[in-house]
Amino acid sequence: MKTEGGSREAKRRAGERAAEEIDDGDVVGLGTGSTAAHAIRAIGRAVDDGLTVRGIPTSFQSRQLALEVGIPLSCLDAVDGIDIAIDGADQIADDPDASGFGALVKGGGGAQTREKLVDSAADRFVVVADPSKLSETLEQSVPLEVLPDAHALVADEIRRIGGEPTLRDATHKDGPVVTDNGNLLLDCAFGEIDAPDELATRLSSVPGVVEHGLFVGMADAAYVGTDEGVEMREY
Ligand SMILES: O=C(CO)[C@H](O)[C@H](O)COP(=O)(O)O
Repeated sequence: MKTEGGSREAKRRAGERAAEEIDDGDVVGLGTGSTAAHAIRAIGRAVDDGLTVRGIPTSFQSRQLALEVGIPLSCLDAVDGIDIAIDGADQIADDPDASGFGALVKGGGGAQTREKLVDSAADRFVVVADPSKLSETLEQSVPLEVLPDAHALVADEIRRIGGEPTLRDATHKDGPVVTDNGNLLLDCAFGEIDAPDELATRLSSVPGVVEHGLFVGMADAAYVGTDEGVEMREY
């Protein structure tokens, strides 16, 4: 289980500001994590006040929260498209002069496969975060969802390309974390990631990798909550 870092107020500001972008009738991708949860709660309050939306959850967790706050839900194969997705990030590349500006590491909650499906299908993908997520260069471990049978082979391949893989352990059971899709997670440290697009392509080509947590060229904007207000980045 991931513990909540960063300021709760900053996360709340970011989530609530992003939820203001939603228009009546929108199909909305509902991200995973503590910051996206603030957006989901804000959408729930707007639904109570009469907003009509359909939510597409990115995880068991976001589905449960959406049900709790009364957001009508749908699924990817029942909608024509997604108008907007609001999702968190573990790290955001924040150097406007670098080619990877706005690239993300995601998957701290182990939900990157469904997050990538939903976020990439959205006409607009908005990231919500607190300032602790901003970094000139991505250097966070990249989570890989891997088929259980393939975890040792994938780990070997990651070492060959210069990474250090760690099988993510569960906190409340013996053994590894099992994802919503029944797979395992390898957290792979690569040090500073100078070319996230190249690493993303390389990771996608490893047999047994279901999805990795590098989201390159996907985000349209980010709302970064601070203790005073909200900063916006456009990509
Ligand atoms: O990618 C994610 C889950 O897979 C989350 O969006 C990411 O871990 C950020 O979470 P939080 O807002 O709790 O810091």
